[in-house]
Amino acid sequence: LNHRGGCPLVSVTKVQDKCFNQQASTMAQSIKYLGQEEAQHIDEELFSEYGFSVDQLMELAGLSCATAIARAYPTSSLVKAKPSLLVICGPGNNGGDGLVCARHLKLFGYEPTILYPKRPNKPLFQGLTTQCEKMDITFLTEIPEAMVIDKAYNLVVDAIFGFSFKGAVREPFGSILDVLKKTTVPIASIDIPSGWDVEEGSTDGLQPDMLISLTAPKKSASRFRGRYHYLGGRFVPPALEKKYQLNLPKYSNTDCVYQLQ
Ligand SMILES: NC(=O)C1=CN([C@@H]2O[C@H](COP(=O)(O)OP(=O)(O)OC[C@H]3O[C@@H](n4cnc5c(N)ncnc54)[C@H](OP(=O)(O)O)[C@@H]3O)[C@@H](O)[C@H]2O)[C@@H](O)CC1
Ligand SMILES: [K+]
Repeated sequence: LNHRGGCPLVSVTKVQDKCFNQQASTMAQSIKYLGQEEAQHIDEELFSEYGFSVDQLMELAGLSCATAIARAYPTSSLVKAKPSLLVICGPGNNGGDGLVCARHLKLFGYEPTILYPKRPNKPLFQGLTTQCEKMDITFLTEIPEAMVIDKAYNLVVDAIFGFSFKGAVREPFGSILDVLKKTTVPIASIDIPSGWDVEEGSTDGLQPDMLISLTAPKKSASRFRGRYHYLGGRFVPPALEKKYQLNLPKYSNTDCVYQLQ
């Protein structure tokens, strides 16, 4: 062992390599997992201090979700004849990310269908809905039965609730989540598996196959047991990253997503 009791002295280069790899893996592990309030503060600061608008960040967030989904589930790997996906959008910004994600997935060659049961009366969401309609994306009026979902779609994109979710799930989302719990088709959750406590997770909730954390993972992400965990939302200014000690991984080249798992 060297004088610090660290790496065994095999050769100088090997030791340096090993020490570097250990450091690199420690750094990769130390990405910060955010609490609910901290995630909300960062969000507010991006708008108030850094001058971003919601639609700007939502576009980047939704694009990164579509990119991550296309990487994990390329159209060539899908089991159904059509590259069909069901995107379920909630009443807040997580739902907005879902609408943007659906539009990009359509451009990437998928056939998304959207369920958007509670639509805010705001120009941003009305615009995103129109954009999807104009791209011939079908909107459902109610959640199909679990068996129908399993038969018709390759994947469900869960854009129901994000980091502002609190308390017991209210309708119509309780019934929607009950149906999703009965499906066997993979679920890709945007930012948080919907219905999970943002920090504590859930023992009897959704068990998504994929999680796309935006900006930085939230504390509940440590309970994620699915196959794919991606980070998206590559828009954090370095000063903000430093202030909150996010310790984000280095995105490669022009990538808008980073595979954490
Ligand atoms: N900076 C970033 O990282 C960026 C983040 N972005 C995205 O924004 C997301 C956060 O968005 P958000 O703040 O609008 O909240 P979100 O989680 O979508 O839900 C709020 C809605 O849910 C509802 N609701 C709550 N609890 C409920 C319950 N128990 N049962 C039923 N309903 C309930 C609540 O209803 P209300 O209480 O108003 O009745 C409200 O309408 C974040 O996760 C990420 O995806 C990007 O777009 C841009 C950059
Ligand atoms: K979600």
